[in-house]
Amino acid sequence: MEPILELSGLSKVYPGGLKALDGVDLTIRKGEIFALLGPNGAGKTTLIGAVCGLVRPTSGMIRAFGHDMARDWRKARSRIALVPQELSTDMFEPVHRAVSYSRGLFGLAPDRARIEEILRSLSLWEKRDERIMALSGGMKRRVLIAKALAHEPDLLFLDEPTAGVDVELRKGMWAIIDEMRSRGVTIILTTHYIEEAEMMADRVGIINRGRLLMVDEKDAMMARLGRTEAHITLAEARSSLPPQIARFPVELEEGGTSLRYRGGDGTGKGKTEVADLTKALIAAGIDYTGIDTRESSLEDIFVTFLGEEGDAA
Ligand SMILES: Nc1ncnc2c1ncn2[C@@H]1O[C@H](COP(=O)(O)OP(=O)(O)OP(=O)(O)O)[C@@H](O)[C@H]1O
Repeated sequence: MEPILELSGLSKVYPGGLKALDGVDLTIRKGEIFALLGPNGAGKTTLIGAVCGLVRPTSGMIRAFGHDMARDWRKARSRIALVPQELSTDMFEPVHRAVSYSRGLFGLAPDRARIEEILRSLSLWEKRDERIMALSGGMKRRVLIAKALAHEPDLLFLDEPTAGVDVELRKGMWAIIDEMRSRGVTIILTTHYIEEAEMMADRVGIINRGRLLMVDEKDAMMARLGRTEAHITLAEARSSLPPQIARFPVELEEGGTSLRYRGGDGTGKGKTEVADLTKALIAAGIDYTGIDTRESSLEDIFVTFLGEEGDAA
């Protein structure tokens, strides 16, 4: 698929010496939703800032829509939009004026019909004459998206699009992101809510300490790194396990009152093994009173992955 954005060897050292980006290579494909996951201070905002012209890279190259951003910044920048985490200006402006203004900022002719369409799609039409400061937090966030969409971007960055919004609004936001994708907008989002990446993303990148540690299709990542976890409550506490049980990937927990299984590979193999384990428990005369099984989430993968990275450092 056609690349929309290519980063190669992108590095940023802030004055004072902090290396916020360390040789990032990344290619974004047209039409995908790419989720950038990383802990606080990982370099996500710096990466977005570099592409949007807010942060000057120390070294490396950024190509957007085939333009080298260092030389041809304007041509590419007009096709890129950023939805930041918070509104910084416009608080006293009515909604429709702030959104129309954003369009003009990128040199596009006024287009009332397009602005109306954007406001309606974000359920902001009824609020168009209200001052932004009078809106709820969730509505303010929609205004930020409307402002970004007003200049009809092909590449949209969403920096923590649902931070601090309630579950219902978060789902509403996901629907909006999905609708933008169906219009052909390529989306790069950063998020702390891994569930969000799990729900929305086609591909996921994990960044930590300025280094892009892994980039993969979300489904492939889950299949490759996923695990099955089972919690088996034993009828009686035990201090050890017989060999026919210990051969499974299990540990005694909670003072020997429960057994924790961690195994499988994200393809469902673990479930079969848990079934074998329960048979082996019965055969060994070890009674249990409950079993709770779950497939690991992207969050588990993320935490495990960063943990291993921390150990390696
Ligand atoms: N202007 C700056 N000057 C110096 N250091 C900075 C500057 N901006 C960011 N940093 C540092 O660079 C590192 C990466 O920050 P960045 O904001 O890119 O991370 P992030 O992944 O977006 O974090 P968060 O999830 O907390 O927003 C951090 O250690 C941060 O303190």
